[in-house]
Amino acid sequence: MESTEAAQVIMVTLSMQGHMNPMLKLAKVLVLKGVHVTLATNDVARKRMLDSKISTNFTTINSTGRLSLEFFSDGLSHEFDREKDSGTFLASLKANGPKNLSNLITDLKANGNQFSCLITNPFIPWVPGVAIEHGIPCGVLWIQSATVFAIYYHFIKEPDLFPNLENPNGILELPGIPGLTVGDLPTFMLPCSPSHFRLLVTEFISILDKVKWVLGNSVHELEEETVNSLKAVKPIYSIGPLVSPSLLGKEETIAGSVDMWRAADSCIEWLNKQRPSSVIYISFGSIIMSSKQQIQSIATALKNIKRPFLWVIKASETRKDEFPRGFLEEITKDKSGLVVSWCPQEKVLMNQALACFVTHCGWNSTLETVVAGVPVVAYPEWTDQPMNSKLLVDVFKVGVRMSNCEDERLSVEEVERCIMEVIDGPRAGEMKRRAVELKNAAKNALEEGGSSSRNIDKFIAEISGRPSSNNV
Ligand SMILES: O=c1ccn([C@@H]2O[C@H](COP(=O)(O)OP(=O)(O)O[C@H]3O[C@H](CO)[C@@H](O)[C@H](O)[C@H]3O)[C@@H](O)[C@H]2O)c(=O)[nH]1
Repeated sequence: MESTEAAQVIMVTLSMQGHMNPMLKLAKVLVLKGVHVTLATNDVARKRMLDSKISTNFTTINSTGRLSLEFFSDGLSHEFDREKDSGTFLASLKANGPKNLSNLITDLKANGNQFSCLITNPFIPWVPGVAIEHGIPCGVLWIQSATVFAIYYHFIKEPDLFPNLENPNGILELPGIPGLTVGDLPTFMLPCSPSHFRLLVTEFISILDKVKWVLGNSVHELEEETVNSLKAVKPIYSIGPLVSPSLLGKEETIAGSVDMWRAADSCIEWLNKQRPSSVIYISFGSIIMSSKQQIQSIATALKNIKRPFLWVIKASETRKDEFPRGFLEEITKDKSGLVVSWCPQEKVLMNQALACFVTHCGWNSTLETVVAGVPVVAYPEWTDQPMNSKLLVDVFKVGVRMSNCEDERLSVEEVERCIMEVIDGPRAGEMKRRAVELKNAAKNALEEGGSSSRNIDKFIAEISGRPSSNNV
């Protein structure tokens, strides 16, 4: 494709790990195609990245020359727990963010930057207003599945399609998305969800009229029917999967990460000592804190299953007394498993020792496991995770769903049943075969001429004011 030296893009994201990762990955894709990118986020991220003292962190990114990180204040102290009190966080960001982001853009423009596009994270719906104020055309990077986008879109535009959201077994008829029940829906739209999440969805869909491009972190071929059903109303340019080149078997040409926690060095060394396809990997992303009851059931099941495991539990070093008595000492002694607070997940997933991934089905983890070809035990909790779990289990057919009992407890038997079904059950071979098939489809989309690659080229041509073909 032609050089696009002139194109300059500013991207704006929330400081959450699951949001920053796909934004940075898109930034790197654009940079490799000649675009200059500034990635801006609220400034607690800078503090966390500096505290984590990761050698290849954002200071490396800033030294590339064509990609820089910038920060603006959300009006709260660094110590404020934004994950725990998301309502206060989002309200403060909405009150302080527009002015602070606008000032940042003014400063960047004064320093000679001329942005041909602003790409925002969807969960900061006031950002397109700031873009308009500065005369910058706006796009959104939709960081979840196209299916979830379509559900939110119909929910706001055609509420009659959702007659009774109180009944989790209620059947729904949505264009392009067959076989849905209320229980599969993203929790943000359910009556039981805090009102600030519902508001976020409403505001996001209503600002779409101000948005010129919706880029989707998905693969056209994986959600084809849904993406096609949106063409007439709000076309999505599927440009995913936004994962590290190393997960695709390619060289990482732009170093630097936005990791906010330091990954345990021991993981890969330990994995390299395990037999191929033997290790159970368990992680529930950057936000969910497992309960003591869940920790106890998973630990007991792992002990019974007697397979090696790598288990990420956030802040695990402060939660030692929540494990069954003697569990941590035993696994340290016989080296049968590893419990860490954070790991290099993509490197873990591509290690040949992996047998399966017990996941909360965050969209990044979902895409990463698809690209790595690792089958899953899906244990969704909230937001888009129930829908992603349905995609993984019923549509992609690469795993099984793990559910709580009626009293909302996770039983030892359920953990054992699900893990054994994926690694050793009668359908295990078929799931692995499907996983490899999807991995190839995802990789092909990013190859020259593949659907995602063509959509990225079309987007760059459009922001550069050059003629472009139709998107896929
Ligand atoms: O030990 C770990 C655990 C996770 N990760 C990475 O952290 C990211 C986690 O993202 P995701 O799997 O999407 O989970 P969350 O952090 O929970 O993401 C939030 O944001 C996502 C994107 O909107 C949503 O899909 C999720 O439901 C929401 O919880 C992934 O890139 C992982 O590779 C690591 O590097 N090391």
